[in-house]
Amino acid sequence: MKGVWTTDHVREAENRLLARVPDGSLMRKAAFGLATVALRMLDPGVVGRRVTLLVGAGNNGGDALWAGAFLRRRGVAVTAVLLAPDRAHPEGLAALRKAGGRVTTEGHDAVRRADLVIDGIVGLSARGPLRPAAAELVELITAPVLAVDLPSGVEPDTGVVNGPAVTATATVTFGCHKPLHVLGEGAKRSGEVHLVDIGLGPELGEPDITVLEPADVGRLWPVPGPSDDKYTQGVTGVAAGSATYPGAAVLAAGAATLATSGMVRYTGPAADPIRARWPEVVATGSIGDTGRVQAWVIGPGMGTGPGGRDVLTQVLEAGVAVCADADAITLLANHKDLWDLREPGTPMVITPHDREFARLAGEVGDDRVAAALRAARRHDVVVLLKGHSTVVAAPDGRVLVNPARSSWAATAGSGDVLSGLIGSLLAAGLDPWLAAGCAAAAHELAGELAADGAPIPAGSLLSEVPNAIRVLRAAAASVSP
Ligand SMILES: NC(=O)C1=CN([C@@H]2O[C@H](COP(=O)(O)OP(=O)(O)OC[C@H]3O[C@@H](n4cnc5c(N)ncnc54)[C@H](OP(=O)(O)O)[C@@H]3O)[C@@H](O)[C@H]2O)[C@@H](O)CC1
Ligand SMILES: [K+]
Repeated sequence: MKGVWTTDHVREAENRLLARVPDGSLMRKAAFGLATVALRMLDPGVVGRRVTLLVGAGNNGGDALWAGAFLRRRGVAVTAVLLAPDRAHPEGLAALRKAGGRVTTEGHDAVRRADLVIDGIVGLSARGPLRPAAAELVELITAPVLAVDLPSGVEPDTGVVNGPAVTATATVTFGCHKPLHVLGEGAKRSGEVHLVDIGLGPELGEPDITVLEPADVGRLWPVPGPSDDKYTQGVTGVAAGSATYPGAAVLAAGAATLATSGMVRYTGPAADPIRARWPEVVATGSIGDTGRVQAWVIGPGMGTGPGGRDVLTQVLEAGVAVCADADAITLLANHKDLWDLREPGTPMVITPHDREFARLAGEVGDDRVAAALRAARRHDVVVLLKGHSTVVAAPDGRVLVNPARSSWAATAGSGDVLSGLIGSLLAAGLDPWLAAGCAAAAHELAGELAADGAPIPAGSLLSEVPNAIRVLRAAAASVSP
């Protein structure tokens, strides 16, 4: 698992570390790591290549200046463009000058002619988008960009971009990952993120955000053992679909069928198409006839009328784990009394997109992590907030982010597949926060595998679920044979 820490916590940890290490040593360590990645990006042949440093008013610029000094010693032609000449980091500036670097306040030519631009405009103290002078220079960049700690102009704790900002080819960050590296636009703008160890580890407490690695998901994914049968992996119930939207039920039930070797039961008006596509699903017309299940998936294509409300009532009263999606979320938003039907402590995951979230817990806003946590605490449920980066928040404060590598999964019916995956992991007994996180990871990977460079329907994503699980399990096997 990869940890991510907010800027407040990074700063606290840095202050503790700074108190017991020699002055300037952290910055030099950081800058050396930065220079190492820059050299790799310049390869082959670094002597005489042109690196332009964009240097802001603080320590982020200091990192860039020190890295420039290291690069200069390797024969790189380094020019520092000072955006705040009176406040440029004095020791870094002296080191660069001593190593023979050029320093200027007029950066247009240096930016245009660069083989690599290092963005040291602003780091952890960043607030808001790039200011005009920096934005004008960044507009001119055609070379690859290496960002120091973060691409300037991106909000460090939310990944939001509200104006001009750097788009990096790669980012070198120090001590730990920060929220923007895994969230939304920030994750896209960071490029490949390299982590440089500056000794911060022992000072960092519990991470604010967790990112599951493929190997974690593969290790957690339930597979049958020698003593398992169709019941021991859990029975998933699917209450979904309608005469208008039978496909949603077929997709959700299909996902539950493919995700684990547990049994799947279905109730609702789409029994015929489900039987035709998934003969292994036991399909019945009503909840009362369904038999015992360990977890319900409810909502996809179900409708928000009285019929849907009745089914949701019965599901919530059943006292088992629930994954509520789509119309079930709208019903919960429209009929607050439904929440009271839940037995306290029963695992529950809700999977809203932004509009569904707004009905339930107000506008999402810029801080998606804070929004998901707010809803999780308010309703005592695990909230999986859909988006380019999926955020999963638990009422106890745990937050997990699944940073998307692509957008292939953004297609009609894709959410139905996700809810089926979550339901089957809940039925298998996984912690609901992990169930949602593992499902999000497998879902995204299945989309990527299915797309292979071209748009896909949700049915193709669904067909790749077994391959995605294989890839994830192989990742787990490769780290712990
Ligand atoms: N601490 C450590 O141990 C280590 C720290 N390290 C490094 O330090 C970095 C943090 O440095 P930092 O705190 O000095 O501030 P930094 O991010 O450079 O900002 C400077 C000033 O910029 C301004 N500004 C704000 N927003 C802006 C915008 N949108 N566009 C333009 N300017 C903007 C604002 O000043 P203002 O102009 O508002 O007065 C702000 O005060 C961290 O990211 C890492 O790289 C590493 O060396 C490892 C060891
Ligand atoms: K930066």
